[in-house]
Amino acid sequence: MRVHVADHPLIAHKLTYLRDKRTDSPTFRRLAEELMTLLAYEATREVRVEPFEIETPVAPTTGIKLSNPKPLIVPILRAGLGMLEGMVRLLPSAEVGFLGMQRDEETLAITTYASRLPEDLTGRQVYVLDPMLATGGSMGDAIQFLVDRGASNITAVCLLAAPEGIATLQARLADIDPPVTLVTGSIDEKLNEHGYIVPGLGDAGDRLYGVV
Ligand SMILES: O=P(O)(O)OC[C@H]1O[C@H](OP(=O)(O)OP(=O)(O)O)[C@H](O)[C@@H]1O
Ligand SMILES: O=c1cc[nH]c(=O)[nH]1
Ligand SMILES: [Mg+2]
Repeated sequence: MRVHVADHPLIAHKLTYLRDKRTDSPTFRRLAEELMTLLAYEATREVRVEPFEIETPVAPTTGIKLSNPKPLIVPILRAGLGMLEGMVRLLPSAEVGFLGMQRDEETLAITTYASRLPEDLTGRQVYVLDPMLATGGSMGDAIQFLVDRGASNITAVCLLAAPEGIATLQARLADIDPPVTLVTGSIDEKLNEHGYIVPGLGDAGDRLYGVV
């Protein structure tokens, strides 16, 4: 797995406000979207394109356009939904599929409770969105799900990652070729005894959508 930390001052600035416990839900949602748009710039560096002939008012020239099939964006519900608009803004022609996953607060085991994805993802370029990579269980299961359906080029995007989760994913996804790319806004210090990222930002789903 290839790991890119998008260390840009604007990203660090917005992450600081996102982490702040005084930030309310509407502001948190706006910041998550804006951060995704900034991370998307890095995450789409290898988006598939092909040559495209056009004529400017002055001369013919060869540009590029996104190749077909268009990329698939997969937010992991709930919290990944908070990043979707920020990604779609940069890739408006992409398709969107959904994976619903929930982590047991006690055991940290992952349950997949919903999926709405094309049956056949052979050769598809896929972007998986989840703001938090903690133990890596949710992202690892999501990526395995996509690989099992044939996806061959996967980029995972998160806002914050824990070193423990990155190490777990590195080991679990070592055989995937081409390697999965992980783009993150930050690698934080550690996980605490409850599986929360430190310093982190708390429960991303709850801060976006409320406690359920
Ligand atoms: O790396 P992991 O240890 O798997 O933890 C990260 C997952 O935990 C949170 O989801 P949660 O289960 O709280 O669901 P939610 O998004 O609906 O709140 C978060 O949004 C990630 O999906
Ligand atoms: O810190 C964490 C870890 C998992 N899920 C979250 O929302 N936050
Ligand atoms: Mg949650």
